[in-house]
Amino acid sequence: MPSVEVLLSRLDPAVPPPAYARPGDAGADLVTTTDVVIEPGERAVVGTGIAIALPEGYAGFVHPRSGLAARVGLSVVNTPGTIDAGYRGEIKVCLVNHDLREPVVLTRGDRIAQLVVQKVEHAVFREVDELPESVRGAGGYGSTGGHDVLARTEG
Ligand SMILES: O=c1ccn([C@H]2C[C@H](O)[C@@H](COP(=O)(O)OP(=O)(O)OP(=O)(O)O)O2)c(=O)[nH]1
Ligand SMILES: [Mg+2]
Repeated sequence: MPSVEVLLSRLDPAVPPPAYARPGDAGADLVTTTDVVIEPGERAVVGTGIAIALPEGYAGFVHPRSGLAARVGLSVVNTPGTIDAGYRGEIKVCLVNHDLREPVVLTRGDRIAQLVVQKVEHAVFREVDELPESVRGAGGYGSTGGHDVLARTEG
């Protein structure tokens, strides 16, 4: 796996730095610094106790953890959250409990999300009178079919 140095400041020294659980993992796990109970359908912004300085040309993306999503309905409201290279504040995570019945109970130190660091580029937007043709054209939102589920659901 290629790597890039990212400067890290631990605002909460008792909290571990982000860590990749397995070699080859794309996301480094982030933890909550606070205990929080998220009721069904509610959201909560939690701190992770860290701030970073990404090199120019990189961004961080805060993704949910699939295990918690599948087991208890925990996700990230603005998934993926975008961490700009120039951001020096604490990385925070806007969590949401998608479960309809049970609260999600989180304890300080729980791994609640994962940070994916990626190269990004700025687009140079050049306005034109007409866009070049393509096979897809303007077709979207189901234009390729494969939505048998619709027939079953909508009858
Ligand atoms: O999940 C997230 C998303 C964002 N941020 C921080 C880092 C990011 O660089 C900054 C701004 O994020 P964004 O651009 O998504 O939010 P905005 O509502 O557009 O705020 P701003 O006006 O500050 O750009 O907030 C987080 O800590 N966690
Ligand atoms: Mg913004």
